[in-house]
Amino acid sequence: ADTSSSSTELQIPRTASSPTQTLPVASRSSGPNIPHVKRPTTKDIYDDDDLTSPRLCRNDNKSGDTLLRIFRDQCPRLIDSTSKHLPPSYWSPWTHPPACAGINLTDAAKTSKLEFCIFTHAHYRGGISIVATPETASDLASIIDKASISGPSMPPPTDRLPLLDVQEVPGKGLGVIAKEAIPRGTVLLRDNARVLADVRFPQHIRRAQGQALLQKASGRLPVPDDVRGLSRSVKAKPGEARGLLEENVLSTNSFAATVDGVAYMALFPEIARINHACNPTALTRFNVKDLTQKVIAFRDIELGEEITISYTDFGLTHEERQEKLLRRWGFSCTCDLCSGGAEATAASDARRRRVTGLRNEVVGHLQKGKFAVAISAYENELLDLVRTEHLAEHMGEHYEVLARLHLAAGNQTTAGVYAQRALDELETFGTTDTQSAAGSVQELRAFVKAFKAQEKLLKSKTNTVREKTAPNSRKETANEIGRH
Ligand SMILES: C[S@@+](CC[C@H](N)C(=O)[O-])C[C@H]1O[C@@H](n2cnc3c(N)ncnc32)[C@H](O)[C@@H]1O
Repeated sequence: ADTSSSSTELQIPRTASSPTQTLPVASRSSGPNIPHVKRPTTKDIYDDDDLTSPRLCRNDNKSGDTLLRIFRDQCPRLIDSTSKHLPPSYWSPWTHPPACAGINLTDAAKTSKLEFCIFTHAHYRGGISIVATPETASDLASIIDKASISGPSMPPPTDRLPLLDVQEVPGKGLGVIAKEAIPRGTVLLRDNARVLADVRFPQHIRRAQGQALLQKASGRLPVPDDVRGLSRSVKAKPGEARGLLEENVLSTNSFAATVDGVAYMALFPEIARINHACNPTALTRFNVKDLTQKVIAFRDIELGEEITISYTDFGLTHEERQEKLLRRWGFSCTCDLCSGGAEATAASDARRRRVTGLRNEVVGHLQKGKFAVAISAYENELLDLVRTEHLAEHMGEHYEVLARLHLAAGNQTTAGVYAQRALDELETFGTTDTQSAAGSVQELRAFVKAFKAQEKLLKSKTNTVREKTAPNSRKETANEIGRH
């Protein structure tokens, strides 16, 4: 620990909670999964300085209010089953009339209709079909409008994978392989959501209706095979329900994505070729501003190595992972970690259990105010285990916690170094929309800026002191030289 004094100037301001409560939980992967719902802030949708952008347009055009209608250019209309006979300009920006299925909801006071419709934008970055309620589709239309104006269009598929090849991988079907050595932090691939389906729709409409909607969703895309081609059965079998193929594709290939607090299953056709590994080489990041997802290498990848991501939460034991992968995605994992033999699996599980124990120990030390002991356990054991077992997508959250701990212990210089490292990681890899410690980039930036300013001040003070003492020392030197 360093010995510089603590000052109130350099506080990381997010401490309604004490450092004990800011210990990180294992990062969640955004692999194919049913999402965890978290309501994002406005910032998740638009930049801070951009709050004038159209959003929260829900229900406005139902009211017939003149004032609200003036804003319709900015606020997309609420489009539902009643809109399909209206002229196409009414559905804009969607390129097809809505196709809907719904149920009546009755409570003591009234009966209302809950509808899910297909909204397709055939020209948006390779095309996108959305299964959503009219209200949430209105928010998505705003995002698409805005991204269409500002964002680049998608490059043709052949240019999208300059670093990667899709090949057969023994025991896993197709997989994605590195065509050259790729350094950590490289964006390997950016893909556009072709289907975005509200996770609530299967519970609220009949299965056959849902399948019909999904079939329409892929059929309306410029290249329906972007979705259908992901099916391992290739064609629907005779007698199979219409849309069963799309339903299967979605359930085994989609990713969790949250937009404006609504959880969706998102299908990215190219990213869907990436297999799972319990010790993966890459991670995914969904961008709520344009509905794209990128894949980032989180360690150096060798030529010929497979690009893998984790479909499960980090930190699970071998048995827990196998059980989850089989139940949720229907396969037994054959990744290197799972096929490394009983001894290697047991050693890995023991390290994972030790991490849970160590976390509790660290919290216990902090509760007793023993910062130095907590920091030592964290730095000397926990960090190594997290790295060895890949228990976090990247180390940003851990460095951030260490910055806070060192700050609380009065080690400002070390806190500054960890804050800078956390910032580097977070800026390279970002955070998932479900991460509890997310949203700290700005806070870290402010802290690092203040820390650097203080370091600079200290340096200039030290230089001034040196300069003041310099003439004497020069004299001494001159005298010394003169004596010889
Ligand atoms: C999202 S797809 C990945 C691409 C797929 N391999 C393909 O050919 O299109 C998920 C499917 O790939 C296979 N898979 C992915 N990771 C695997 C692994 N670690 N072990 C075995 N099979 C795996 C399983 O069949 C799984 O249902």
